Amino acid sequence: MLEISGLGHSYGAHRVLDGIDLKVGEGELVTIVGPSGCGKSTLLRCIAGLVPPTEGKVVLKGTPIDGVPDDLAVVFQDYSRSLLPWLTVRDNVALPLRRRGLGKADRRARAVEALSSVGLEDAAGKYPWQLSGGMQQRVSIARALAYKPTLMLMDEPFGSVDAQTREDLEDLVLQVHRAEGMTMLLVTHDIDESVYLGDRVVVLARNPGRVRDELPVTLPADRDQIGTRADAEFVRLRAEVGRLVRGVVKESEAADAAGTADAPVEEGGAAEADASVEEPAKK
Ligand SMILES: Nc1ncnc2c1ncn2[C@@H]1O[C@H](COP(=O)(O)OP(=O)(O)OP(=O)(O)O)[C@@H](O)[C@H]1O
Repeated sequence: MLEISGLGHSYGAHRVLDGIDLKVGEGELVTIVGPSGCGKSTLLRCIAGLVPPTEGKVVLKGTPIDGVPDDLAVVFQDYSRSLLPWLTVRDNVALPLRRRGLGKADRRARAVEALSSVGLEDAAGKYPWQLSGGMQQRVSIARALAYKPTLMLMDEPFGSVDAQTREDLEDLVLQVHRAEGMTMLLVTHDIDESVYLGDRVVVLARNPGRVRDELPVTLPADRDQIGTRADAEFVRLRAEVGRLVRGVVKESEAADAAGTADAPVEEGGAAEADASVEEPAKK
């Protein structure tokens, strides 16, 4: 479905991504996690055709991406800038459907259906600024759903909402993913979230950004905020992802490098590790 090969990107002389190879299968929900500044958003923008990669290629359903593909929807962190304040919620959701060549009645019907799937059918006639932040992000998700994209990209979609709303939205994404079987790629800086949502977690390293490791998430598809997070497999995975994100070389790698079976070694020193994980939500 999505195949990224040898992808590299530089902003001028600043090398941000290097040699990224990644495949996403039909119906998969893949999460991408990594320290701040490792190039997660840049990678997503390259996939969305918003930023042309300096090297390598992105192929979606057999077609190389060289501009924004028709069949893609993106949910950004900053919902307040992605919804148009002068349009009602329903019209915000319906607007991109013009690209699908649908008539007005069909666009409205699809918008109402998508709003109802995110629990916002009663807000259809309101304006975005009359809704809470969490509700506005639901509208953004509904807009992506209504579009019925081949691939849904999400860039830190819950980075600007409170903790309770974040959990509700995470569950909404899981529910939609299961119900629609939609292929999704979600970028987050949150280690727990990457495991909770993912069928597979891709961990990026930085300077330059590259794939450090990929971990299959062997948790049952049915997840819930309390039970899943207490599951021993969840605890093991979050610790593993946490070690990778913090730049701690896995014991096996450390042993390989040192020729011994010593304790894990930190890459770049503790200062770098701390800075990368403690940094707040972003941008
Ligand atoms: N348009 C741009 N022009 C120049 N440099 C950029 C641009 N966008 C991002 N960068 C730089 O590229 C690097 C990677 O940024 P990016 O936003 O992709 O990382 P990230 O992993 O998403 O970071 P964070 O988690 O903090 O949002 C950073 O050093 C950033 O300053």
